[in-house]
Amino acid sequence: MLPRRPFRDRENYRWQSLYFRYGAMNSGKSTMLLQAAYNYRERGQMPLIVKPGVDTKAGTSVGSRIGLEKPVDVLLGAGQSLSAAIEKVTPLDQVDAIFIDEAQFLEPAQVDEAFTLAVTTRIPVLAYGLRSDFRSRAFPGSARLMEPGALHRGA
Ligand SMILES: Nc1ncnc2c1ncn2[C@@H]1O[C@H](COP(=O)(O)OP(=O)(O)O)[C@@H](O)[C@H]1O
Ligand SMILES: Cc1cn([C@H]2C[C@H](O)[C@@H](COP(=O)(O)O)O2)c(=O)[nH]c1=O
Repeated sequence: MLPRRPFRDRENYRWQSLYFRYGAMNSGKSTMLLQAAYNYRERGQMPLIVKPGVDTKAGTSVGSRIGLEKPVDVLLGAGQSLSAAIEKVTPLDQVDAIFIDEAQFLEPAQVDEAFTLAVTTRIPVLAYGLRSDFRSRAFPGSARLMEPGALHRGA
């Protein structure tokens, strides 16, 4: 039995999942993430923006090359638990969606946790990232994101 989420319209969502939007560098992933997070905020909902700390693009912000930039809420460290890192900044039951940029840098275990988090809390987790590196080899996090469980779509 899934834990009940006693706020807003979450009771109407029967399930949620981990979504992976992938695309090449410069294809607009960060822009799309910032647009989608803005749409949540505009409706009075609370999106949370997460980025693996190992990424260097835009420092502690999510940055789009067209100039949009927003500081992340959670900078996820190596080996860190996603839910523990989120709970440090805000209670999970206040969060309406979790956006993860540069998701290729997630560790496979963090991807698994993101999936479990989406299913058990019914908070949608939307991950944006590259599928493979400059040698056409899948990043370990992206490989895990492409395996059954997450729902994926090219950006
Ligand atoms: N909605 C959009 N429509 C058209 N072009 C876009 C859109 N969003 C982003 N772009 C283009 O995508 C490019 C890179 O955006 P960015 O978000 O930094 O990409 P990524 O995160 O995939 O590297 C920019 O050159 C920008 O012009
Ligand atoms: C191809 C490739 C990229 N990276 C790094 C460079 C940037 O910090 C991110 C990609 O950011 P974007 O938002 O998709 O532009 O990934 C890397 O470390 N290794 C690579 O092979």
